[in-house]
Amino acid sequence: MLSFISRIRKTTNPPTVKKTENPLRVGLLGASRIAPDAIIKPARCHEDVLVTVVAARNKSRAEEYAHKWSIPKFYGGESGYQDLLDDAELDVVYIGLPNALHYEWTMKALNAGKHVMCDKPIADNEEETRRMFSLAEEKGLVLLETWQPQFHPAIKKMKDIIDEGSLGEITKMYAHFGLWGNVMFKKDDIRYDYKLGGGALMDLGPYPINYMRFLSASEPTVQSAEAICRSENVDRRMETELLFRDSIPATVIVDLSLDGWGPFKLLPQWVKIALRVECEKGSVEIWNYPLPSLWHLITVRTQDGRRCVEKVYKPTQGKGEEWWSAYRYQLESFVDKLRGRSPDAWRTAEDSINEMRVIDAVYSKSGLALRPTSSFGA
Ligand SMILES: NC(=O)C1=CN([C@@H]2O[C@H](COP(=O)(O)OP(=O)(O)OC[C@H]3O[C@@H](n4cnc5c(N)ncnc54)[C@H](OP(=O)(O)O)[C@@H]3O)[C@@H](O)[C@H]2O)C=CC1
Ligand SMILES: O=C1OC[C@@H](O)[C@H](O)[C@H]1O
Repeated sequence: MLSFISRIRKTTNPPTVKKTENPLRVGLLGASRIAPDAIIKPARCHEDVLVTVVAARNKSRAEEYAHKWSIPKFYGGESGYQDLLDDAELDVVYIGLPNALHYEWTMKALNAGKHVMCDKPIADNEEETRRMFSLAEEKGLVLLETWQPQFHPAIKKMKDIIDEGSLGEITKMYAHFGLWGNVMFKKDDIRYDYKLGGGALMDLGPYPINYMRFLSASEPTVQSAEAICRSENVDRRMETELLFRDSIPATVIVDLSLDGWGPFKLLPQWVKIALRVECEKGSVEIWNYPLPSLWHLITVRTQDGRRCVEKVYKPTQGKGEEWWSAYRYQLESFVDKLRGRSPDAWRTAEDSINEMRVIDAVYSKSGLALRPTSSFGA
């Protein structure tokens, strides 16, 4: 228990390390809720990265955020985001904006000659995603969709267990990601706004869909999709049946606001964060697949009734520490890529494009509109 607490404390509050002579300078677009976990804290404990500037639409909010997170410079007001892109000192821009703004600000950042880390889902739809990667390639810049579980050793462990072969071929997959959105998010949260790229599938869907695509090394077709909407075209819950390799059925349920249960449905359900892969001779299940670096359990069951539980916070090969968050692993790979080293894990353009293709297809199948393509050109 004590080692668990000390690991979590270091994961969520990592040490500040001495920097190299010329570290990569990162700027944040938006004083977002996710940036502290996704980039500010990981940068603290990476010797080759410094977060030097933040931009927010409101200048005093930018100043407050910069002060809170010890960021030396800030831009604010109407031109704040563009001022950040024009900052000649910056090498990298981290984009933690609403999904519908990812396209516009990634395109502008790439046009300004900056490498980009853009949070998941990378865009509103496949078409935007293709354009973003094509510009990155044209400019010779690195664009990464920051979907952090891809970089954590737990997902690699699951893949190794499946690929090793003793469980046989995958026969079925199941994943549920359900949250208490009513207490976690305000009524006007970006997740509930169609024009901002909201919806449960947009927000939570990348987790189960990317795991399944990665673990099965294949792309699915969408068999059925049923949405429960919060407002027009904004899914609060989406349940979809996918088919991988023409033969592996998979159920994905994402829910921003789990129903209660018991008398008058007043009791909260426990959050849903399990993903299961069934194989010919057993199964592998991971509990807490969205945030494996906080705590996870990988349970392997075999036909003969044996059960084995694994936890992997540090890889046996490659870089990492027990206390590294998935975001910290992600930053390590991003820096390796920029510095011309070979990263331990990577998320390719093709990966991001294919993910968005699945999300588009699920929306179409459910009868909801695709998230709108940005009116910003190129
Ligand atoms: N990888 C992960 O683990 C996670 C990823 N995410 C992703 O990160 C992104 C941001 O999520 P989150 O941090 O929760 O979002 P926030 O609610 O914190 O919003 C992010 C920023 O969006 C900016 N913004 C710009 N235009 C608008 C607008 N019209 N309405 C509202 N906000 C606007 C605000 O910037 P300003 O400060 O300039 O006002 C705000 O700081 C999303 O893409 C989400 O999917 C979110 C959570 C976890
Ligand atoms: O990416 C995410 O992961 C955690 C969730 O709480 C959040 O809504 C989502 O944006």
